[in-house]
Amino acid sequence: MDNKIKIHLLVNEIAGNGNAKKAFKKITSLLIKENIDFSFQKSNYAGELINLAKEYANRKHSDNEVLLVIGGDGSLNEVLNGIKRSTCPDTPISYLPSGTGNDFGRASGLTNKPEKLLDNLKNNLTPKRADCGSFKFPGHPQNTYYFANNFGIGFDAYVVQRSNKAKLKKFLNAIKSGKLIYAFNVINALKNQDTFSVDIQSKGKSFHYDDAYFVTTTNHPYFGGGIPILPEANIYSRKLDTVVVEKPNLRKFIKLFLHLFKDGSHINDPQFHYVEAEKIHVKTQRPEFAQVDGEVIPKRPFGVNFAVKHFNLLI
Ligand SMILES: Nc1ncnc2c1ncn2[C@@H]1O[C@H](COP(=O)(O)OP(=O)(O)OP(=O)(O)O)[C@@H](O)[C@H]1O
Repeated sequence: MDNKIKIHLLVNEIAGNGNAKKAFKKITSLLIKENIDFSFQKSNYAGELINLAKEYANRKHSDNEVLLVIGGDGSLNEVLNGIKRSTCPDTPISYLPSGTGNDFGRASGLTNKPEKLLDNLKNNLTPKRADCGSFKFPGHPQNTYYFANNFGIGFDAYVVQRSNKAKLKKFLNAIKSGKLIYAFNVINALKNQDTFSVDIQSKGKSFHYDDAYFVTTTNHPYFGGGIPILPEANIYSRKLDTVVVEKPNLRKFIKLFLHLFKDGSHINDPQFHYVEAEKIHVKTQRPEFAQVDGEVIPKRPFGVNFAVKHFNLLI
């Protein structure tokens, strides 16, 4: 199959503070060098990759054609949504993680090296059936949305919301310290994020928590750019996990964090809860921010029906 593949690149050049742009340059020069047929489309505005991916999947393709996404988790999310809403929702996705957080790349063990990715594609175009999350809002059952990583309400969404809008972000990105903004905002969230009540229904059981700090429904272990919130989760489990953490005090927060990075034993803490299932319903009463694959949904009370779905991933 060597040299016979054809690649269509979907690129978000602003992802990863310039990483995606560099990765695009690198891969196109390799493709030219190796005489591999390729075409590309760049994202001109937030959300455009949904349409570009949908249009790609709606067209007919031969088996040797590959759709390759270059960007971060947000870009992958857009492409996933475009593909799943197309007339050919099984169109395989190849992905070169080149964003800031890259949680899906981390969770799936994908390479971020263009040379390695090209070698993989030249040798094997058999996709793996990976999980993704889907969600619907009751009252709007006709609209289904998808996520590759997670849907979080509370603490993680607060951090993402603050980080995405902070003026400081531009400056810190410019001095290549973009991750510092997350550290600042974690401390900020600890001070300002209140607890809220959450109800979860799954597998015929109901759970109620009065003092949730965050509730995150996840497809794999990571959120927030590498925080292994649920080490046992994986993208081939055919299940989603909803994690609820009740508000710890600062001492407890630090202890939980240390356990989280040391051996994953934070999951045994009495303030840490999770349910694993194919379908999970999450309901909150108070307006809270949510984040889906790192993109913010404005504050509102949420009632969300989650279900595990699948997509074809080229590894
Ligand atoms: N031309 C564009 N101008 C402005 N924003 C864009 C453009 N194209 C895409 N976007 C938006 O860029 C945002 C960030 O992209 P992405 O999430 O891929 O990168 P990242 O945030 O650096 O990485 P990660 O999510 O892995 O941390 C997404 O919300 C996407 O909708």
